[in-house]
Amino acid sequence: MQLHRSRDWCKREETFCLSLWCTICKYYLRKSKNNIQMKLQISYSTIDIQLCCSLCSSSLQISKKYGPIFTIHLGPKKAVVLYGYDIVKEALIDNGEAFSGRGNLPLFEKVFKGTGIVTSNGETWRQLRRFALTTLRDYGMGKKGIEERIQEEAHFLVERIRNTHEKPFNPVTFLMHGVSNIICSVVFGDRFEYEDKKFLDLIEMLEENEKHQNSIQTQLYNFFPTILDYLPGPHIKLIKSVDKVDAFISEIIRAHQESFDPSCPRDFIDAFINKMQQEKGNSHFTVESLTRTTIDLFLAGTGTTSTTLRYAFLILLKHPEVEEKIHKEIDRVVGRDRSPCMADRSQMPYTDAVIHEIQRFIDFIPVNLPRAVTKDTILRGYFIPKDTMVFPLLSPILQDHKEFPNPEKFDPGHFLNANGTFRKSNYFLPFSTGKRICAGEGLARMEIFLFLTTILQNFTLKPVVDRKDIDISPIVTSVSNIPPPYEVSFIPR
Ligand code: HEM
Repeated sequence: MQLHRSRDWCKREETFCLSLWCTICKYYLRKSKNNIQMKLQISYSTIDIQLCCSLCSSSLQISKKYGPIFTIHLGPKKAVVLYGYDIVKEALIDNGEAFSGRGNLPLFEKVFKGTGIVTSNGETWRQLRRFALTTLRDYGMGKKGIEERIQEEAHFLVERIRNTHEKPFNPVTFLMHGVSNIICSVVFGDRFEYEDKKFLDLIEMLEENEKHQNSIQTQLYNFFPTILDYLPGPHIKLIKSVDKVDAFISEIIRAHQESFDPSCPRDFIDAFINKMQQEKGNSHFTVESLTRTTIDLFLAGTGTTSTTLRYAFLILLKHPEVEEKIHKEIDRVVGRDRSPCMADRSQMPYTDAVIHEIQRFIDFIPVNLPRAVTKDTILRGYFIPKDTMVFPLLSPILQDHKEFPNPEKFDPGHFLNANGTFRKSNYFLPFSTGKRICAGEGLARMEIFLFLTTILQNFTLKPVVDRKDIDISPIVTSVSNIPPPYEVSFIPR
């Protein structure tokens, strides 16, 4: 095919725009308090750090000037940004195969090492993703088995919360333990007791990671890895702590190999070992890819869902009227004598709308994970060379003001029809879309619904500060929006 090189993508670019990482901008903005551009002389290139805004809001300005597709520079690399629902759909769905590559940022490469599902490409990614989706389904994801497991874990969590005897606490650890135990059951075959020393160490590492992700050095690592590799700081701690997760998981895999019985696979790891043995010559199924895939599922499956739940409780603290309506719906549909189950969701349009609105409002992964084009591609007449990194932004879709009037406001009405029934929106894309759509979407949605409703069936949330002082605006880390730290008391109902 003749490529339209005349309308070259380079014409729609912002030179050395480093504004991709919202925190950098916010950090300097906080310091400067002015909408100015600051020139930083870093190594070989002069970089404009646009202080006026974060990626998503600066993208709004860039997209007004250049349209929904434009190029930015990440240090020495070029990347294409897709802004808005139509162009993201056109790329990720209509041209799904071409946009199914994963663009690898230096930090990602360091953390995920390219051989699991999240960061691999080509045949390795295809085979590992297909295997993981089928096996996770076989071991319960999307089936009754995992629903019961989540209900059971939610019950353990409720008992643990009850034991706080209404004292306020930061729910971060409790929620991480609960959510992490679900992926542990599926992948390792068992949950951990909340007091288990190894488990506690592991979760502490994940909590630490969240703090390290938030550092300016970690953000800059994606632009200048070779320099930052030599400098101490939180970015090095983050990389080292993932090595510890690696050691923890490698030990579990070794134990599985020793006790492996092909006639009775217990979990995801056993199924993978089975596959390795059946297909000895298949280079995609190795001990290394097993370790990396397990780490991917563990990391991708813990922080994401537990942070969403933590954010949910903060939003409900700010909006007691919403919590009250959920309580009423739980009482009407579920009552107090049994646990909520997935079949209840269709009878609970208000709760369903609140959960959708929470995910829309928090906009957890605003810039999405980077994609890459797997071949020379033309989109809207613009040429994108093979392997170019692409950011199909999620934020402009979740914050689209036509689809969601007043998108900056938390309003469950965004997902409700006038008659109170649930309103479905194609713009609800917190898990992205297309061939690399989140592999854990079904599991995450089940966890969020069951943990949230089970906890609210049993407790009313009580803030420790005046509700008007509760700030629900996010802290922006290198990849995600997280809630500011807070404490809450759970009052038994
Ligand atoms: C609220 C919870 C979650 C959110 C918001 C979320 C969001 C995302 C997003 C935006 C992506 C990038 C998709 C793309 O490249 O277009 C992704 C990828 C991924 N997620 Fe999730 N996720 C969540 C929970 C989970 C869970 C529970 C698991 C584990 C079972 C999981 C496993 C993965 C994996 C393996 C990928 C990589 C997929 C690939 O590259 O093919 N996620 N997720």
